[in-house]
Amino acid sequence: MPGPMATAAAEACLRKGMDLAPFCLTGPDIEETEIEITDPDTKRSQKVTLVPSTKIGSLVDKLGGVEGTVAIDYTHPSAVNGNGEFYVKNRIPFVMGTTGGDRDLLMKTVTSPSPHYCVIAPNMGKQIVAMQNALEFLQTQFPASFEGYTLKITESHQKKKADTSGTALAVIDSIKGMVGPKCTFQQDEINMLRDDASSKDFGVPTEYLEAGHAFHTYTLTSPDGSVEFELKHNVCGRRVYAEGTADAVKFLAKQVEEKGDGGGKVFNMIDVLEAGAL
Ligand SMILES: NC(=O)C1=CN([C@@H]2O[C@H](COP(=O)(O)OP(=O)(O)OC[C@H]3O[C@@H](n4cnc5c(N)ncnc54)[C@H](OP(=O)(O)O)[C@@H]3O)[C@@H](O)[C@H]2O)C=CC1
Ligand SMILES: O=C(O)C1=N[C@H](C(=O)O)C[C@H](O)C1
Repeated sequence: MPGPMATAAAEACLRKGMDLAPFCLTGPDIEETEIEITDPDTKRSQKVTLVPSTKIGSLVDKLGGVEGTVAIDYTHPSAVNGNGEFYVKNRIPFVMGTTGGDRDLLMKTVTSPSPHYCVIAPNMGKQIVAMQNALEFLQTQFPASFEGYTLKITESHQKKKADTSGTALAVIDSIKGMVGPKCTFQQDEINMLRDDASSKDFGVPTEYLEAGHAFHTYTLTSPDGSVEFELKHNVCGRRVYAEGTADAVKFLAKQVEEKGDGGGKVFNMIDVLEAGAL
């Protein structure tokens, strides 16, 4: 906090009746200060003290233990792996919305030597998660049904975004399964738009150029060019992810409560959707 996504998630938690922990992490260069989070809908508000990420070790003592706490991580790709290790070491269940970092290492951290309670997903928006589930189904049921097709992807985000869209990377994995083993598409072929002029030309409304947007278009074209498929999901603002995040927190807290602190499990948002918790 007070990053835009972390703040939106905190507001959604207040809106859905949860309480915020009195301390949270902030970027390394910020002084320890108190801020107030207010949900614009319910006007429920709570004060939270920001602790710089350089003092992450002090957080558990400040919280007076971590029982009943679920961490929400919307930080920076460079913080993903260190934060993941911190939550595991301190037995804090967490919802990781932050994209980027070393994802294989993150999965190793949360699974070995034993699974840790967490939800990890590059996109928490219910409808996008449902779309991802449908694509998973297609690639499993009809592998290589788009054999020979060429894939093109353009994604546009606010220019402050540090990494390639984590959603696009996840969706590509499913689409590649539909194209089959001959698909040669590489991550560096994603057309990333991170400047206002290009984003505007791509259809992003002016007020969301800096304020936050996520426009994605995936195009599959047949070898002779006679058939074209286009998949598009365009989001303005961050509310859709914040709502899903708060639902994921509730889902995870319930898992911990029902199955006990001694266990652990790594979930994604499709698990949350399938459980009817979104
Ligand atoms: N899963 C999902 O549904 C979604 C995921 N995201 C992802 O969430 C992440 C955050 O998005 P957004 O809020 O837009 O990003 P911003 O970069 O705008 O904000 C990130 C915030 O995290 C702070 N920060 C940086 N490093 C650390 C650290 N080590 N520990 C704690 N806080 C830190 C920053 O502080 P400072 O500015 O001082 O450095 C800033 O306040 C991105 O990876 C984005 O891709 C976004 C939307 C939806
Ligand atoms: O940084 C963002 O804004 C977003 N990040 C996520 C991603 O990288 O996929 C989700 C969405 O695209 C918004």
